[in-house]
Amino acid sequence: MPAYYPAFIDVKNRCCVVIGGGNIGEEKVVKLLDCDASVVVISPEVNEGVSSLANDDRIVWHKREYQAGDLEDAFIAIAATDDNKVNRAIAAEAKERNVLLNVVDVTHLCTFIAPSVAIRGDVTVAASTGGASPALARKFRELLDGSPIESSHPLMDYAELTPLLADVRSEIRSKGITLATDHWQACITDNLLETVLDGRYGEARSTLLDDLMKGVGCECESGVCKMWEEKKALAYSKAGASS
Ligand SMILES: C[C@@]1(CC(=O)O)c2cc3[nH]c(cc4nc(cc5[nH]c(cc(n2)[C@H]1CCC(=O)O)[C@@](C)(CC(=O)O)[C@@H]5CCC(=O)O)C(CC(=O)O)=C4CCC(=O)O)c(CCC(=O)O)c3CC(=O)O
Ligand SMILES: NC(=O)C1=CN([C@@H]2O[C@H](COP(=O)(O)OP(=O)(O)OC[C@H]3O[C@@H](n4cnc5c(N)ncnc54)[C@H](O)[C@@H]3O)[C@@H](O)[C@H]2O)C=CC1
Repeated sequence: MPAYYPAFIDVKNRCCVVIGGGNIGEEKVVKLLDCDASVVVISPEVNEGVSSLANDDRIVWHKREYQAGDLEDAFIAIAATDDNKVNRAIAAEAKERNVLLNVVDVTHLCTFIAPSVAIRGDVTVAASTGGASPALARKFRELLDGSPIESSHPLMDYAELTPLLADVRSEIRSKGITLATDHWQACITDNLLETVLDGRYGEARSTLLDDLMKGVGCECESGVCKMWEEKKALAYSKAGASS
């Protein structure tokens, strides 16, 4: 199994070619459109969803079979046909042209694989088992996001802190202040989250700024955060007491 390199790809306005326009092809097309990709579908037949996206000019549909050369302008490509011979030909062209390719459910032909994804606001949590168990990748999503048999995990609530943290980060940066990286971690607390979830944004903002400013002009050595070290020592002593 390859050691897959995890990455997020910016597909905005880039040509993404999807070969095969059945239900699985449609799922891939919709996810690409959600990321503002410029999508081309090549498929002799398509399902209703793909057909209506083509009618609305949201995608370009070439109503024919794949042919060599179709990946010429592709930034990335996804093969979702039901024909293995075609998938292999697409993989050969992708290799030749250095185009990143996902062949749905055919791991050895993929140069990138699809993770299972939980999204809340600006936070995306992507889970992959590297192909070992796609069912487990889905389990991670359902444990985070919820499903008919799983309630959603409170970890995803932390995503609600993004607007506040982005806002305060830009203020701190505009003042030319640099904080020890661990100091940020010491300041992103359950209490801060509760305040935000409670709708008290202003209070959360001033608490966060106050806490962050404790990391400026403090007596910590460069790159070290005393607040973090204290919290770490407390966590270790609690763990020690309970074992
Ligand atoms: C390598 C990879 C390549 C790729 O397709 O990108 C791949 C390969 C294969 N999948 C197979 C089967 C299943 N795939 C799923 C589900 C998902 N599969 C996805 C990704 C991936 N699947 C990539 C690796 C992901 C990773 O592990 O990191 C997800 C995460 C994302 C997505 O597809 O968008 C999506 C869940 C999305 C969600 O719900 O959140 C389920 C479960 C279900 O549908 O409930 C089953 C049945 C149970 C099982 O087998 O686990 C088979 C056997 C096919 C056969 O038997 O013929 C192969 C081929 C093989 O193993 O040889
Ligand atoms: N349907 C499902 O739940 C799942 C399907 N898969 C796999 O994903 C693939 C696609 O699945 P579906 O969308 O359900 O299949 P589908 O049969 O509905 O769609 C396949 C599409 O490929 C097109 N196609 C066939 N030959 C082609 C060629 N030479 N060039 C271009 N397009 C061509 C067909 O016209 C059709 O639109 C299959 O290999 C399937 O095994 C994987 C996971 C789940």
